[in-house]
Amino acid sequence: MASLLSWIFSRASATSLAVHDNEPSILYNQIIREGSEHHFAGRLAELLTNSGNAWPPKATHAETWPSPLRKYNIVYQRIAPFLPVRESSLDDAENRRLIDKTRALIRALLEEEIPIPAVCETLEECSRYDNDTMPMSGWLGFYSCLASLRHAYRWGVLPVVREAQNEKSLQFPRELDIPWPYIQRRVGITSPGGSLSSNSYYNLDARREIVYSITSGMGEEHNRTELWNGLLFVEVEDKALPMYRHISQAAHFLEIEDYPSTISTLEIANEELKVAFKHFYDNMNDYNLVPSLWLPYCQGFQGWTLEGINGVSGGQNILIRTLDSFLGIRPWPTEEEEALHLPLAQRNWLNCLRNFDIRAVAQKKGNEEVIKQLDHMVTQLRLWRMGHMRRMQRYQVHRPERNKMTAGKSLVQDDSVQTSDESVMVNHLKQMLSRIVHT
Ligand code: HEM
Repeated sequence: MASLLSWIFSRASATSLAVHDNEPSILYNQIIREGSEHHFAGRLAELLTNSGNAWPPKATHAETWPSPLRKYNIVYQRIAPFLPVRESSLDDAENRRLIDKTRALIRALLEEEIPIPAVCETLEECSRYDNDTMPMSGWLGFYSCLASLRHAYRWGVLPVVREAQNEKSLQFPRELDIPWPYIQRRVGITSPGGSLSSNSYYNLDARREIVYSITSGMGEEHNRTELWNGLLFVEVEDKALPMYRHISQAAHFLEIEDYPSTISTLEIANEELKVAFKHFYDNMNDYNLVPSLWLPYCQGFQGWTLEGINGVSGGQNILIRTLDSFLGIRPWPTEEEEALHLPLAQRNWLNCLRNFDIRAVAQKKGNEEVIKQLDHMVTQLRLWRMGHMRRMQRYQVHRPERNKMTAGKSLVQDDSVQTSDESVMVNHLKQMLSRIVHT
């Protein structure tokens, strides 16, 4: 296994950043066409239609929003250069001044730019069920913009500092509060903060460049690390889509007891999964993601830690949740937990896989070859989790200006507790790994 992992990690390659045009792909059209054939295909097709008619999701930004909403984009682009600093201060009073200054700037720009009555009127109109003033892709981009503004207000300065981490609650400007419930309803999430979807999937334009950057003016290495922090999640979804189609077909074939088709489809899905994982291994490297910069300049901003609510975690990505759901790797998050960060269409897809529980069905039907194919997929997932855990340890650098925090678990600990960021995260990931080892 050690040699397999070292082979995996030695393979660093540059990925071409192609322009992703607006033409739906052949695969997209196939999935939409097949949507009426069975319920698994139906949920997959809905995932795509609710993700900007694409997968990975395709958000569109200011140019597709009604004009009052475009002002939010202007505000973000104006505040972005004020967020990151090269050197963090270790002085709490100095950091408080900095946070308050950024928040005052954001409030002033919002007051200057945002026409509240027009925004309310527009959001009401766009929310009517028969209204197509703003396409779904526009809603996704707007969600990304508002989430970025809310996270910017929440932290005030990057790298994030303990002075902001210590806040337990925070009042947001009304310009940032008013649109939020409209977004929550339209997208189907409940968190007051962002998610992997808003901050990564929906934060790239058609050229796959970051729209709401948090490393403005910091230089090439910071920018590249920020880009890959989102791009890697998106590109593995590019590779995973063919597999989603095949696992949905395999579930259907097993349901109707067509064993030869179940087996051959799972074989293909296993090959496709290899391709997606290889892309992850090839690109999670120190060039794309500089270890000393990831935690201070990318991860911190993704946290939330207000009123006990978690921020963004890699765990909110769809590939791994799809595999956990398809393969019955428990415990699954509660509906309430998952609704915080996962848009409704993503949850519906996962839940239809969970409800079927293919490994339990295969066991009951006793088809050895189906079980073997599914076990092979479990092994691939287990190896990936080990590889990811090993790789991510390089990113757990110590930062004196902040408390220990995993963005996803919002685990901000008291300084008197003698655990490092690293051990907190590694313990958490070991728990995740033990789930899968013991299934
Ligand atoms: C971009 C580079 C990445 C870095 C530096 C990174 C780092 C981390 C860290 C530190 C954690 C633990 C903290 C937490 O839960 O918030 C984590 C969790 C996780 N990450 Fe990543 N990650 C990266 C990319 C990815 C990608 C592309 C995927 C999916 C294909 C992924 C999937 C996960 C999952 C599923 C978890 C939750 C633990 C688990 O289920 O095993 N990560 N990641």
